[in-house]
Amino acid sequence: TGSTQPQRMLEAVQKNATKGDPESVFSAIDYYGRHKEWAMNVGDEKGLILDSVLTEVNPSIALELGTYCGYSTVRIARLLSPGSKLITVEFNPAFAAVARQIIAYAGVQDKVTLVEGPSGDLIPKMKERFGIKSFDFVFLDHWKDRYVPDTKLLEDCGLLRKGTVLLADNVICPGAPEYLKYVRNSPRYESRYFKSNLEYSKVEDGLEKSVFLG
Ligand SMILES: O=C(CSCCNC(=O)c1cc(-c2ccc(F)cc2)cc(O)c1O)c1ccc(O)c(O)c1
Ligand SMILES: [Mg+2]
Repeated sequence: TGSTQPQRMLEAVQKNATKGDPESVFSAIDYYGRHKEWAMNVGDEKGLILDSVLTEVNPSIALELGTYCGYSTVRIARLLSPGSKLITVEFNPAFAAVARQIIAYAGVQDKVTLVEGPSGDLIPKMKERFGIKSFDFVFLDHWKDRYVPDTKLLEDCGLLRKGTVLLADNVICPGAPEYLKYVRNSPRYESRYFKSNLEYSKVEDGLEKSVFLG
């Protein structure tokens, strides 16, 4: 009955997933996105790449730009070590409202801080608001034309340190050509492309992993 896609997704989670079981929550969303209604979650295929990069980094403090319904928020939070935190930024209040409920249903709310607002305004406030020195890991999955300005903002605000890993979704589809140029041509990043497919689709997409060199 939910009138918006996020609400219908939440219903699918409440109907098909087990409360407190993060894996069942993102699996229910994947089933919905693949068999009911395409949805812009990072998805199961690119999700495995996200899992492996995240496990390798094992961040104490992670940032996600673009929460949407919280699919990748739950995927990331479930892999965080005790005491580690994920801050996720969402511009759209309707998306944020559903994401909060999906994050709580998965039982990962103690690891996650969801902040509503434009990333460009929130990034400069991260240090003072959350007492952050720098991020260990950043997942970019918001407006594709915000990837470059927000990466530059993270640099300028001193929120990246030697070894911080940036992982960007959709660098092929819808595409973030300026971002690829930026991280691949900059001497301050070591970049690598992980070829995959657009969520629930045969169209090529991929993730770009870029290590900040300081
Ligand atoms: O959508 C937004 C911006 S945030 C989501 C960014 N993510 C994407 O746009 C995104 C898009 C695609 C994709 C879409 C169509 C295709 F044909 C192919 C691919 C895939 C992804 O994995 C993505 O992450 C927003 C809408 C309304 C608001 O009112 C607001 O505030 C925000
Ligand atoms: Mg995406």
